[in-house]
Amino acid sequence: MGTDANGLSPGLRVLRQDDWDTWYDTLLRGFGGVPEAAEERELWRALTEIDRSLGIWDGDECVGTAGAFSFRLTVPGGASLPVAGVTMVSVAATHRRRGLLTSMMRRQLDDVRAWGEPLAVLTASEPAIYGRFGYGNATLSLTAEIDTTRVGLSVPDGTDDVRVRYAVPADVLDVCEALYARLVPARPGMLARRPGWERLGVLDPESERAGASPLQCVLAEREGETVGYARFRVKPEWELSGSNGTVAVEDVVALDPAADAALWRFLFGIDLTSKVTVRGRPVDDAWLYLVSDQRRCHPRLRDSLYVRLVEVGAALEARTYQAPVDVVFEVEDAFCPWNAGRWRLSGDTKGASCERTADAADVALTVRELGAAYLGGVSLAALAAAGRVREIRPGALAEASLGFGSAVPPWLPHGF
Ligand SMILES: CC(=O)SCCNC(=O)CCNC(=O)[C@H](O)C(C)(C)COP(=O)(O)OP(=O)(O)OC[C@H]1O[C@@H](n2cnc3c(N)ncnc32)[C@H](O)[C@@H]1OP(=O)(O)O
Repeated sequence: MGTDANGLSPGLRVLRQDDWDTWYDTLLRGFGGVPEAAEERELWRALTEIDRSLGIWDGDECVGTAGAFSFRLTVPGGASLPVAGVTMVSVAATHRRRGLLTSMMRRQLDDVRAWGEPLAVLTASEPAIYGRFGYGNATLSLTAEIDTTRVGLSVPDGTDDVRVRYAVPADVLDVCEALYARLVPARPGMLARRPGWERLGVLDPESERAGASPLQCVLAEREGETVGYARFRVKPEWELSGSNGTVAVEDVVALDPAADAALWRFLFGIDLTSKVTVRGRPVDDAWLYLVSDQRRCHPRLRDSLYVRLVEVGAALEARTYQAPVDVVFEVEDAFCPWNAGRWRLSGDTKGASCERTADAADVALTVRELGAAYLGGVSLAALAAAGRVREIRPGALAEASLGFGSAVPPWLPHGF
């Protein structure tokens, strides 16, 4: 079983409701085959958008899976764009490397285009997979292991006005979700969560705990108003010399610097712990600028959200540019050839137009570099320094690079 002359697999079709269990078992097996708790499985069943999901069938057997959530993504300038959140991709190990993934990507990007969504986005199990389909890594996330016996925090004025109190995570879900929603427009890369998605944050499966406590939650309050929350686990550890526990931070959401500092001060100060671990945080997380010693926080970066411009013109028009840009891009796009060719982008902080042009090109690149630079977190100049973007008109690269930047680094707060 392989693919036809159009690159499509004969067994490829949109999912039907009855397919879900078989399809999902194929997906789980693709990721190692460890079963999920019933509650987790039921949540994913509820979140799956059946008519936007694909399966490949070899006879009765499901051998390929892929989905595309209908998300809204914040882009530079604050607009919220409809995007396809590509997910649940797998091919059975018995059928690997025969073009089945390529076939699903072909069908999916054609569908996303037909749905009128200018971008597809994903997080990759392995970074090497998706560049060939035009996805570029657009955001980085920060991971750190903070030695809280050595690293102190200096907090801003007003921190003492914030009260931190424990709450049961599931009981305060609505309050927390409303706080999260207030942050979404302020940072490129953030996803507006559809109803149901908030439950993922408190699912708390045993498999995620790695010997730590169930999920704990605190609210930050000021004058009776909730201004932030943190979710975390504590892993106690006892050694001959004493306690050496870890606070594993899952989420910190705060509306202002004092609320944020109050939450981090709480997390750094939990008794019987000597380490705070954070993962998937924004690269400009405020605690980085409050700590006495960044080095002992062992910060590390990781690729996070991959962006694919499905419609170059519509995508580039949908964001704004932090400095005036008037540049002709020569775009290469082998997988979605409707994007290939020259596009004139003219824009500034108020808006942009992006149209096909016969004018000479100023900057040449592939759609993958455009995807990487799209949210303002990866500079076109840096990609040019790596030989991945080519300046044709002197000065055009600096102009485009400055315009594409974002004052706030993009961040994807959670996987999907
Ligand atoms: C958004 C998400 O859901 S990410 C999750 C992705 N899924 C997984 O990682 C689960 C485990 N892996 C799998 O299920 C499969 O190996 C997949 C889906 C990654 C690949 O499926 P396949 O059907 O084997 O891919 P396909 O045959 O279409 O390969 C296309 C090309 O990608 C390459 N490729 C495929 N998988 C990988 C990989 N993991 N790393 C590097 N290259 C890869 C192939 O070598 C091939 O290259 P070529 O065109 O130069 O020959």
